[in-house]
Amino acid sequence: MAENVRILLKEEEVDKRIAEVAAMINRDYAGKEVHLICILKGGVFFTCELAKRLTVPVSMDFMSVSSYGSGTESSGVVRIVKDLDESIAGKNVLIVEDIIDSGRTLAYLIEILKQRNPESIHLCTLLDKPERRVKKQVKVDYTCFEIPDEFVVGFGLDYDQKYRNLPYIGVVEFQ
Ligand SMILES: O=P(O)(O)OC[C@H]1O[C@H](OP(=O)(O)OP(=O)(O)O)[C@H](O)[C@@H]1O
Ligand code: HPA
Repeated sequence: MAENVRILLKEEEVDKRIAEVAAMINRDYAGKEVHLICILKGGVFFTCELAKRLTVPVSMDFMSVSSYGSGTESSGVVRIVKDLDESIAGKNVLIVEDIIDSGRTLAYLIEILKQRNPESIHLCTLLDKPERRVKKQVKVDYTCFEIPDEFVVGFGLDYDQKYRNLPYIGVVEFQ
C-alpha cells in the first residue's frame, strides 16, 4: 500500500521543545547524576538529542522490548529482547521513549524496573497520545508533545521500519 507523510511537527519545533525539556531536567536533577534508559529502537533519536542538551552528569543504558502485536497495535504482553547491561540499583533512572500510545509497554516496563531498586524512576517521552490510553494509567514526568490519535513517524518512529530517519514528526496517510 502506498503511503504519504504529512508534516505534523517541524524539525525546528521539535528541536526547540527538546531544549526546553532538557532545561527542566537539568533543573530537577541539579546535584544528581541521571541514568538515561533509552528504549530501542524508536527512542534512540530522541535520547541522543536530549542527552546532548543535558548539563547534569549523565550515564546511559539501552533496553529493547518487543510488544507482541501486529500492525499498528500493541498487545500489552511485553518481552525483553535486550536487557540493560548494568544494575540500576541506587540510580536516578530516567526512561526515555519516543511515544506513549496505549501505555501498555511502559506500564509493564516500569513495574519490572521498579523491582530492581532504583533510587528514583521517572519517564520522559517525545510524544504522548493521551486519548489512546487503556486501563492502566502511566505517569509521564516529561512530555515534549501531546498529539492526536494518528499514526506518526519520524524522529525514531517507524512504519514497517521505514521513516525513522525523518528529522520531523509526520502523520502517515494511506492512499
Ligand atoms: O504505549 P504502547 O501502545 O505500548 O506503544 C508504545 C510503544 O510502541 C513503540 O515501540 P515499538 O514496539 O513500535 O518498537 P520500536 O521502538 O522498536 O519501533 C514505542 O517505542 C513504545 O515502546
Ligand atoms: O504512532 C505511532 N507510530 C509509530 N510507532 C508507534 N508505536 C505506537 N504508536 C506509534
